[in-house]
Amino acid sequence: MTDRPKTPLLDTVLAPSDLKLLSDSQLRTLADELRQETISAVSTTGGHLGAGLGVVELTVALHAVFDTPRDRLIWDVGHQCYPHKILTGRRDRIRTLRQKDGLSGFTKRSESPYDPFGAAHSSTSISAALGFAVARDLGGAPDHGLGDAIAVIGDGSMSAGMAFEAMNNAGHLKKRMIVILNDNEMSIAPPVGALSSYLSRLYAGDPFQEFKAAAKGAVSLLPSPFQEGARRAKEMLKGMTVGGTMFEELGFSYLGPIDGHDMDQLLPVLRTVKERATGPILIHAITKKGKGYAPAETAHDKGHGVSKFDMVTGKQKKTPSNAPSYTSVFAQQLLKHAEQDSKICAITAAMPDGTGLTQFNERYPSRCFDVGIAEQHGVTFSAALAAGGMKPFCAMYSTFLQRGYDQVVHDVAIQRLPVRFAIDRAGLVGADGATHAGAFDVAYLANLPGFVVMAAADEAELARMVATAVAYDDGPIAFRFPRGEGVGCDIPENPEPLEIGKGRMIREGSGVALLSFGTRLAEVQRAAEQLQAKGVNVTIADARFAKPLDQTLILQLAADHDALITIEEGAVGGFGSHVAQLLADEGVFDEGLKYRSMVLPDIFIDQSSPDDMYAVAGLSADAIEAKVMEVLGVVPMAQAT
Ligand SMILES: Cc1ncc(C[n+]2csc(CCOP(=O)(O)OP(=O)(O)O)c2C)c(N)n1
Ligand SMILES: CC(=O)[C@@H](O)[C@H](O)COP(=O)(O)O
Ligand SMILES: [Mg+2]
Repeated sequence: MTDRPKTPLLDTVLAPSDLKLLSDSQLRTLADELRQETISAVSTTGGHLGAGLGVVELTVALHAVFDTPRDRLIWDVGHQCYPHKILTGRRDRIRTLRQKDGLSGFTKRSESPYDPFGAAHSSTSISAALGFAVARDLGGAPDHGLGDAIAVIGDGSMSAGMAFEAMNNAGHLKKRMIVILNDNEMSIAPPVGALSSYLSRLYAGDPFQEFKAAAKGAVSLLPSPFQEGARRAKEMLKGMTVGGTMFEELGFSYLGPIDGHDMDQLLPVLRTVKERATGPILIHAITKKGKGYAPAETAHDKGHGVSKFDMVTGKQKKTPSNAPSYTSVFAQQLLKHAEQDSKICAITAAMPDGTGLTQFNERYPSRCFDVGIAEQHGVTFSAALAAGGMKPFCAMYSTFLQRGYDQVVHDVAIQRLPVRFAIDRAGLVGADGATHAGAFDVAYLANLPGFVVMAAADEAELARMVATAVAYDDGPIAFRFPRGEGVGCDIPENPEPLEIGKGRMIREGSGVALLSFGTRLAEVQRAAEQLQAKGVNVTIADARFAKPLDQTLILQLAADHDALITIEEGAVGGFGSHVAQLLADEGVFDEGLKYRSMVLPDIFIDQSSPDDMYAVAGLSADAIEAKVMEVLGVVPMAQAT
């Protein structure tokens, strides 16, 4: 049990309106306490630590100056919102973060009126703020009030196309709205790209003391070389226009850069903006990810995502494992192939660690591309790499690939280009909850003509699927695998490519055939053992391919059994739907086959452990066993009595 920090001032804050009663110096103290409370809470839950620590002062200042929830405060991604949750009436539940029935790790409309717009995927906040600003000016729903719209967006998230689409529109509409660019020179990994270099140039030198003096009205106290700069900063605060930055070219007033940890700058700047802003304004705040907690500040990822940890040492409590993660199996296999094949290249959209490509980047920097938070661009870029004769492995989380869907259709599938999609975090992911569930990729890929879609049942199968993707050059191919560890099976030294569209039999039984697609296979096998103990001997097959289907295998299973049940870690419209279509087309249903398709239910499942989420989804071994019994017409004991 971690000792809770002493937080006398924070204890008096029940709602952001209480901040209005505090002096500026008390607000500074409050920020210190809020930081300690955030560290303490995350030490017991794990989660996104560094981003929240970097916006503690900003959070206090925004709630102190603006009138939330009437003023709409929109956190981009939402992974930095824990201090905001603590200040907005959720402190009593903050140690339930990211757990079953607990607080979400992101902003969520259903959780609080202080979360006007939910998030978890990046770069949506400026569009949302603009929407609120326009709704306000058009009269909107009565509960929209007449408040301000404020987006807080990180430098990493600012690199995405969506942010620029929104700024382009906002600069044109000229509505009063506030964007705070929280620039900590970090994404999850160090940010890459020209925008990042541009932002750094905006604060080359040491502008902070000039701004600070201007904010305090103490320009004359500065050494003379700095007085001119400070006068400019003062003008900025007064008139809110200076020329020259890209943001101004897009129609925003630009204020900054300011030190985002210095209340003496934050408070006067925000107060001035609140009083005087007319059109769109961007405040450039420089912050430190992980600020105020040494283990986070010094970590390579600045404490972006952590497990539970010891508050004193910062040492994280990781559960030991005997099996490698699917991500590491993918990464190792790809590296091995890349040694032999110089055409192989790898693409990540700001997730080099998460997708396992860090080592690939170290070994083959000229063939590895971190495109920033730019999934759309990443997909089209991969398409052209393929058209140009390379073998691109576009490694993305299932949930983030959603953002590049038109590019998958228009640039990859229609042109039948051999992009290899390595789809990580397939299925339910646990603590990140519904926003990060990899639920839809099978449905949205397998309906595209010419796509090959595979799901690995274990890590050896994943290794074979990487080999298959390397060898396959006839069009787009995707393989999906989940977050977390494999089953601990042996991985062959030289995994053989699979025959396209060929599944495999796992166990021969009779009566009912279970046809699994992906890593539910382990649960299917568990269910089969439970059934065996009850005298029911089912058949199991691993489909491997949702497209092209192994028609021979499926029709044989249908012919040899009274019932066929498909199981997958995806939403309706995926593997099971394709099997149903085949069976219908072949007239198999007319012959009386009992068919069931076990898919994710038609709900968004909130965060919990993956096992628990799959139980909620009705995809556990017990649920599979129950489905078999239902198909066989065996009434469970409890119901029979
Ligand atoms: C569309 C999308 N792609 C990728 C991610 C994964 N992701 C979450 S936070 C993050 C980094 C964001 O960097 P920044 O906006 O600078 O915030 P910071 O963490 O530095 O505070 C990334 C890449 C995401 N949430 N959404
Ligand atoms: C906020 C966000 O989108 C990422 O930080 C995500 O939480 C990472 O997930 P993994 O832990 O599965 O890499
Ligand atoms: Mg950042």
